[in-house]
Amino acid sequence: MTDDVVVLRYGHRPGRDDRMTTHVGLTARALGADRVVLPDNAGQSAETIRDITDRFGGPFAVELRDDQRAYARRFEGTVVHLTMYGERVQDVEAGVRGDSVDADTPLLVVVGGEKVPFDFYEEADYNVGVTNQPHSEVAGLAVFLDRLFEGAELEREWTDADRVVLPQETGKRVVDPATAAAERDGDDGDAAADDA
Ligand SMILES: C[S@@+](CC[C@H](N)C(=O)[O-])C[C@H]1O[C@@H](n2cnc3c(N)ncnc32)[C@H](O)[C@@H]1O
Repeated sequence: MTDDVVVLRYGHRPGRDDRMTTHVGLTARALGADRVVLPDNAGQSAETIRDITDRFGGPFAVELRDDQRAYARRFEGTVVHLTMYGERVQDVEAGVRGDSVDADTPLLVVVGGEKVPFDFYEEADYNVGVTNQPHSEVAGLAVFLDRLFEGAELEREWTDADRVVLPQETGKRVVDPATAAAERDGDDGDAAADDA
């Protein structure tokens, strides 16, 4: 996996978009991106995403900027703009992967909130639709990243976490990283014993 997948959130209406903007960042983090760039009026969302990263691990960076259009224009790498009007993700995913992750070239993924100016459509290397139906930036981003990484992001290890969720058939278990590691080693030990 490249260490340079950046998600750019275009537009943010404080109050109305707080939850969506936060979820764009959390989804970017959980599904393999390295950084999210938010509009500079989205400080509340940035704080929440940083707090989750501090507790559940990284690395993941959050940046606030007031120059979204210039940032996309000057980005040195491949630029994907997610839009319901774009080419079908299933038709272009291999091309995007070849031009980014597989080529060690940074990738910028732009998602909108409010109306995205036409510049983004023109300047993107790929305008990509996750279905050509209207839905949400969070859903579009999740499917796109999973297609980009071909599911490899689901196996990611997190560093510097305060807490680790242990998957359960039923119920919730959240432990500190040392306990999680000991349990994993214990499981490996049990598996090795079973194999012997
Ligand atoms: C409320 S939607 C606006 C829908 C907009 N008319 C469009 O261009 O997709 C906000 C954002 O969600 C994302 N989005 C919505 N539907 C999408 C789809 N089918 N494929 C990819 N992205 C989508 C786009 O990034 C869009 O800017």
